[in-house]
Amino acid sequence: MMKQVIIATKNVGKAREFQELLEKKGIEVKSLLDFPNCPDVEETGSTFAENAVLKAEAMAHYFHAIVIADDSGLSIDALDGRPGVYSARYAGEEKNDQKNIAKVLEELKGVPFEKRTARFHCALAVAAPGRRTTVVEGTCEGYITEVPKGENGFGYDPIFYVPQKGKTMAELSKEEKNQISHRAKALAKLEKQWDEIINDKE
Ligand SMILES: O=c1[nH]c(=O)c2ncn([C@@H]3O[C@H](COP(=O)(O)OP(=O)(O)OP(=O)(O)O)[C@@H](O)[C@H]3O)c2[nH]1
Ligand SMILES: [Mg+2]
Repeated sequence: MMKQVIIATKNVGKAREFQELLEKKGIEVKSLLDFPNCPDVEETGSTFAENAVLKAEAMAHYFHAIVIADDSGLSIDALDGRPGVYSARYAGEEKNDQKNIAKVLEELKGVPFEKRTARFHCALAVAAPGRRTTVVEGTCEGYITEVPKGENGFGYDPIFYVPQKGKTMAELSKEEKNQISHRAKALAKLEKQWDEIINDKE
């Protein structure tokens, strides 16, 4: 039987990346998109780690299973770290990627390239009933471009320039993004817990 993991996310882009990252290990990824009736968890924390823990623990309780939650976002230095934990709903509750990008670009108008430094953060929390929750984090450094470029990825990827690749995140193939992304780096830190995570079922 194929090993399975539940990722506590309703974000299609994230769910897809976890699928790509974990299928190499022969693990089947389920996300909350596979469980349309599951409750929504309010992200009331002030850090990525706090929100990841909130989501992971709520869903571990709901499913009685080991669950991984991802809380992530973009921090822009010239905007004092915004959008930060509000990345998904920066331009409003409807979580519209285009509107979020437009808002960021508007706020950065006139800021020269060298001052447009930013980083993606990803906090992953692993929770299960009776288990002490663990958190790992990963980051990816870059610059915010003046215009969107590229069709791949999701969220702010079209305006996030990755200097080491000479391209925006949305111009990278999924394999390239998965080599350098905040999410991939955080996931790599779960390596030691991996056997426990996939074996703790039924
Ligand atoms: O260009 C991007 N490339 C990425 O790799 C990435 N990772 C996160 N983000 C942004 O940060 C929000 C997360 O907020 P978030 O962690 O609360 O997730 P979410 O609300 O979308 O879904 P859920 O997991 O909470 O169900 C997302 O919506 C995106 O705007 C990214 N943008
Ligand atoms: Mg969210």
